Amino acid sequence: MPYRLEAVRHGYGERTVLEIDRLEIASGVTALVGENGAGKSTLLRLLAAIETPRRGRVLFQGKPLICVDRRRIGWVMQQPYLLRGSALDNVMLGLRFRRGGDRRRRALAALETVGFRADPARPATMLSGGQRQQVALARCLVLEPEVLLLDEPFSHLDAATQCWLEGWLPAWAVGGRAAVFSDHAPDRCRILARRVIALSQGRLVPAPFANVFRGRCEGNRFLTKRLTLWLPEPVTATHVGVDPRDIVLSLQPLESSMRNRFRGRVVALAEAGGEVRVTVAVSGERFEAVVTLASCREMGLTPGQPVWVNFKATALHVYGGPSNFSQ
Ligand SMILES: Nc1ncnc2c1ncn2[C@@H]1O[C@H](COP(=O)(O)OP(=O)(O)OP(=O)(O)O)[C@@H](O)[C@H]1O
Repeated sequence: MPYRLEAVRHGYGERTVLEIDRLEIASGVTALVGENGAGKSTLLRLLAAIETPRRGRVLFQGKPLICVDRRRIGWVMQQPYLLRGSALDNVMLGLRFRRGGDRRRRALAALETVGFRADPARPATMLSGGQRQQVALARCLVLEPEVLLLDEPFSHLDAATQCWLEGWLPAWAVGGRAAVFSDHAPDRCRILARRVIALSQGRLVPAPFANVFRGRCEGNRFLTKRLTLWLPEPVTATHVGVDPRDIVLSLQPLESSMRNRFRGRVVALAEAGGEVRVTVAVSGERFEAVVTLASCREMGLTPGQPVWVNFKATALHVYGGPSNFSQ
């Protein structure tokens, strides 16, 4: 288990921008999603030990992060800072304290690994945003880290390099290595990552990012702007979520005890690994359900088709009770 966060609070000035009671990040690929300002970069900076939380602890393999050799953790910022000199100089820089006379060869190999196609002698100031990210990634990789922390690594890449990174990242994060990346594309996160961590306003929100609704409670009802969802009992919450696998789709209203039933229309279908993710529009909200390929075919689901979304009140996860969280 590379990371464990306990009762972490972090902020800037008077503001608390991150409030995480407990979070474990395993090896493999983990994705961080959330709106602009949700706290993704802040969390990555804490994991990279660039910043120390104001309260709480960040443990790396069971030890306080502060005691860990930072070279074990590779960190690529959203807008990487490169030093003057060439692309190659920047990658070699990380190796300046390493033994062995093959620094140049290793740096060139790292640039090749990340698909850097420009001249390695090109000055860093003349590189595009995507090339700068490639150089920053190569600068990390050359140090052979155990963990890679990537802040929106796809944002400046062209389609071919995005494709390369999508293939490379899960292949790299094996054998106990961990990669954590932030992104604004939930589909890519779900495809690449073993686990998607969703943040909203600095707090963890339901992990099945697909069906997270914001709203308010009235007794055992949760009111979004457009829908009323039934909860098993009265609670206080600012968000609710339902796992796509807890949703049952049907072509007709079901004779069942499931309290949440909505008529909608299929808007998208995406097949992956023998399953189909079905997106259903309901009164201006969207639900995502996962069905087997066989039942998708059996129901003959196609875009535009009317369909019923059904789930139990107990399938709703509630988040965000009363808090002194500062805005
Ligand atoms: N150095 C800083 N000083 C003051 N406030 C900061 C600083 N860094 C981040 N913040 C604030 O902390 C909050 C979380 O910011 P953060 O950059 O972590 O969000 P994010 O989820 O990465 O956003 P984005 O998707 O836009 O990159 C925001 O409200 C931001 O304004």
